[in-house]
Amino acid sequence: MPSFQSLIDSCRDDWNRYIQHDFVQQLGKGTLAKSCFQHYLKQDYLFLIQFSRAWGLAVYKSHDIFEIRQALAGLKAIVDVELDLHIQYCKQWGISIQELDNLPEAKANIAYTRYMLDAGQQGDLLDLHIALAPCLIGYGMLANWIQEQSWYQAHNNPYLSWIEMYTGDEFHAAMQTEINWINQRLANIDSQRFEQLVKIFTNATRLEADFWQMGLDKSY
Ligand SMILES: Cc1ncc(C[n+]2csc(CCO)c2C)c(N)n1
Repeated sequence: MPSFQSLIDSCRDDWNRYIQHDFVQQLGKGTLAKSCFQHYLKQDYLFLIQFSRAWGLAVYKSHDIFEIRQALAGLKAIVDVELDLHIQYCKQWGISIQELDNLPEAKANIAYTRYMLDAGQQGDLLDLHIALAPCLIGYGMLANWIQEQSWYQAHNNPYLSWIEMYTGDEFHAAMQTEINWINQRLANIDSQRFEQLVKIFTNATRLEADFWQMGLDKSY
């Protein structure tokens, strides 16, 4: 029976290129250049705005009131809580709201977010959740991976709070809810459908790796 883990196993190399990206390793070592992290944070503000549209699409793609409530909770979490937290966090890194609201969108950001939205528009709610999964679940996995490494540097690491946000209990509970949701839906599909989902999952994973690279290159 396919599971969320089978999706990862189907694109192991791409998954590792995302989870173990240089950007991630430099975060864990505390050696990442501040300007790269700032570039990443700024683009992530624009990413979160597009991500909230994806939850809006999930509301639209829902079949019943239970699915609508679940998608609406995702949308509200981003719009009412996470965007504000991100703005506060950016402030601590010297980035103002005025700057955030006047940013050009980097190509890697456009590619990833519009791909997610397109996968959801073409497909059904499961396709959309699979396109969002590297984002919703991958960050928790990569933060855990960082903490398991011998080179992990917690002491005096300027990125410690960022890492710990994604290893925290609250985030892991949300991540597990998403894994359970996906596993339930994957239990009822045939191998042809699974292969369609592998394509979406692999593409979204590759686009996540490109997002890290955009941070390292400070590219637009
Ligand atoms: C490029 C990029 N990918 C993934 C995340 C992580 N993330 C974004 S929204 C969300 C769920 C919370 O509603 C999570 C875990 C990010 N910030 N930026």
